[in-house]
Amino acid sequence: MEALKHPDYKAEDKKLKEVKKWVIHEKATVEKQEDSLKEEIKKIRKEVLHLQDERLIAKQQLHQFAERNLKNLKFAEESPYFGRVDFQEKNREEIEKIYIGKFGLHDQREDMPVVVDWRAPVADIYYSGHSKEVGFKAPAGEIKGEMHLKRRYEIVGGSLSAIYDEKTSENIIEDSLKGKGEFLIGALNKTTSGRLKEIVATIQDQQNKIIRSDSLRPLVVQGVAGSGKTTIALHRMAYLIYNNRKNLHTANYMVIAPNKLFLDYISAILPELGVDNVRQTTFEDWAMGILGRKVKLTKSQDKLNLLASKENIKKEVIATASKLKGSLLFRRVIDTHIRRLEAGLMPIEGLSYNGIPLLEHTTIREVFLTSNLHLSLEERIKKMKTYLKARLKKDKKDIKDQVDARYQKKILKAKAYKDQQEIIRLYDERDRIFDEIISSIPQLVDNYLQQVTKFSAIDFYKDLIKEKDELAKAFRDKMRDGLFDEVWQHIFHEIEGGILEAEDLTPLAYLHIKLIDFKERHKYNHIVVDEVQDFDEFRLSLLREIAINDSFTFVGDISQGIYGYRGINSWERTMERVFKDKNYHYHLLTTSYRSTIEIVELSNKVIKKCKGLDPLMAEPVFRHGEVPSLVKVGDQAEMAEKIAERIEELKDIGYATMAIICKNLEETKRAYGYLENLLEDVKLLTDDEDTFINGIVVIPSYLSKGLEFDGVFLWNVDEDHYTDDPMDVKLLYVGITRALHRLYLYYLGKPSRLLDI
Ligand SMILES: Nc1ncnc2c1ncn2[C@@H]1O[C@H](COP(=O)(O)OP(=O)(O)OP(=O)(O)O)[C@@H](O)[C@H]1O
Repeated sequence: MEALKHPDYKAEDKKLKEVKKWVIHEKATVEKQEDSLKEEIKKIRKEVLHLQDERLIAKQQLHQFAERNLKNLKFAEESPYFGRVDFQEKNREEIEKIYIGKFGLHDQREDMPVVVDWRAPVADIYYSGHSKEVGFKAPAGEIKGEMHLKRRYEIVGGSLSAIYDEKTSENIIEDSLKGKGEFLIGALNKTTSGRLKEIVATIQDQQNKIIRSDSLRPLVVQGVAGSGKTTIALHRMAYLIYNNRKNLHTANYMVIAPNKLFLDYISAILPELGVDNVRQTTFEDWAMGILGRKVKLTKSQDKLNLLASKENIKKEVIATASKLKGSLLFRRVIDTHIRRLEAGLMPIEGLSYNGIPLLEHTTIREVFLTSNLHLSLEERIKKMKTYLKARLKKDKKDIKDQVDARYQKKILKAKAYKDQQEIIRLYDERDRIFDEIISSIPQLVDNYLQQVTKFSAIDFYKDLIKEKDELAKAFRDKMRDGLFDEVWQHIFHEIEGGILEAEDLTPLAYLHIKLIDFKERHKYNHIVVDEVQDFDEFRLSLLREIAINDSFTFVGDISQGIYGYRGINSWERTMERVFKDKNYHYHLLTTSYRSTIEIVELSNKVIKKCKGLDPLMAEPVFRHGEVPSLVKVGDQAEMAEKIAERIEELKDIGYATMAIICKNLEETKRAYGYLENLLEDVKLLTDDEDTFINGIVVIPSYLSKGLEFDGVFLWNVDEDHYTDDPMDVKLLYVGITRALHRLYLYYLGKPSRLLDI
């Protein structure tokens, strides 16, 4: 309701003014602190010799903290909070009025919270409290009590513009359709700014549960398009970091997203939520980071375009080769090979000095095969070096015995001949040899281990692929007759020809970790993976190697799994196989917050036609719009003209972001060719793009995944482009579900049967 009309307006306005006054005062204090810290840092810099100076680092950290604090206070000046709950703890008299905002504000002098951070334990009741009886988990245990009021605010430019209460009767507080709906629909009706945004004020109950789930086991979210998966995953990251903030300097966090364009599209959320220093990357870039070099890959999109084309007769071979490389069985084959390499790695001779045995081969081998198994082979060899040097030094007595034994016969013989001179010479020689051995232990060990063959991940991988029989043993009977030979030929020729594809990166990164180098610093406290339905099982199992406590948030939608040749078809099966014996959280999100009822209904009808998929139907939030229009045109030039006209109309009513979505890259380029002459500000978005561009874009369907636009124009949805092939159905589904408010579909000849509804 409009704020002025609310019965508590005066009190709320007074409260807001008080909080703002506090914020302004606090801001001035922090500004001063920040200035003086800057000066101090300057001064220390002149005095110290290196940048690692402890005093300098401490001041820099304080300065960073002040800067962040200042940023939050600036935000709070405009909008310090968005909600309030009145909470009475069990067996207590007083009712606390708790104001909840994007950033917690704390009065240090009074030691009192001014505004509670949305991630704080008590804020849980704001999101999930539906009845009067509420509770939340605090570090000291569960706290129970009664909620007397739940209120939401719209504060624009520092003034109250609307207040929504969720109190419907004296005893029951529920999300009455109106209270919650109005506030949420208000948020959803806005046109998009072109980037994904934070939603702390309108997080819904189930989304809240996901965000606050414990992080000690993997969490999977299967959600329909537009259900907030990406948004929630990033809020969960912010939540976990906030609750682990004491360890911020040692903790590592990572977000893995499908491509650079998408990363750019989501890049603002975490900093908006006050979280910096989270690594946001693609799987490919992360894997190349592990390998320590850039690897030239063929693009997955090329393969997708190839598989989407009708002509290619090698489709089955290409798809099966990818499946093979992404399977856990392939990982097992690799493991067997690593074990074989490991078993024969230590030299077959023991350690000796001019024929004097110092340590037996069997002992060395046993130690090597049983210690430091969590490290890579190369690191284990380094450890072996240290171990052998220490052990030989410790075994001085045994070495002495060996040397003595070697000289004993000779000395006895000299004694029998009473050859005094020879006896002395032998004793001298014996002692000298012993001293020589002891002083040359480091060199001896170095030389000994120098015999160990050097290996590289890529050479190992190439050798492995050559082992046709080995691979056949594992895979032949899993394929139709004759297919394995074709698949192997294909893989072998690609590798020999130096062609690597995305699916090769997993085995290569895995091999690098197992063979060469795996430092603890590569480990992460939490990893978010978006669009995880396109990951294969080997890739997921590889990520397990780098996640502490299997702390993952996996979000995806099987209905959008367009890389069907490698992706996930059943969460249950994949989780059971990759995370054997490990419990995991599973959540299903079916509400689409993105699109109008009419658009969601169309998308449901389309995805229902996907053979072999049992998709969940999306439920729209109560928000009507125009019915999507299906428009017939005479040729592509006319299609472009009609789209351009419509775009101008939509611009006039305030829609800012629009996309012309085409089925594949080739078509996207063609459509752009027509449109660039008709629209001044249209941009082409292809796989090579790193930066998401706002405004009007022409983009292939696979690349539009995860993005959203006020208006969407689907280019050429005729019966040839979108057949009943599952990949076509999914691509059409992806295209339709990108639209927030308006959707237009154009075709030549006959429309796709998928739209026959
Ligand atoms: N609780 C919410 N309040 C307001 N907006 C929301 C809420 N949840 C989701 N949204 C909005 O819905 C839209 C879709 O969110 P998001 O992109 O995270 O969904 P998704 O499930 O990842 O979609 P896709 O499967 O298409 O990638 C975004 O505009 C987001 O801001």
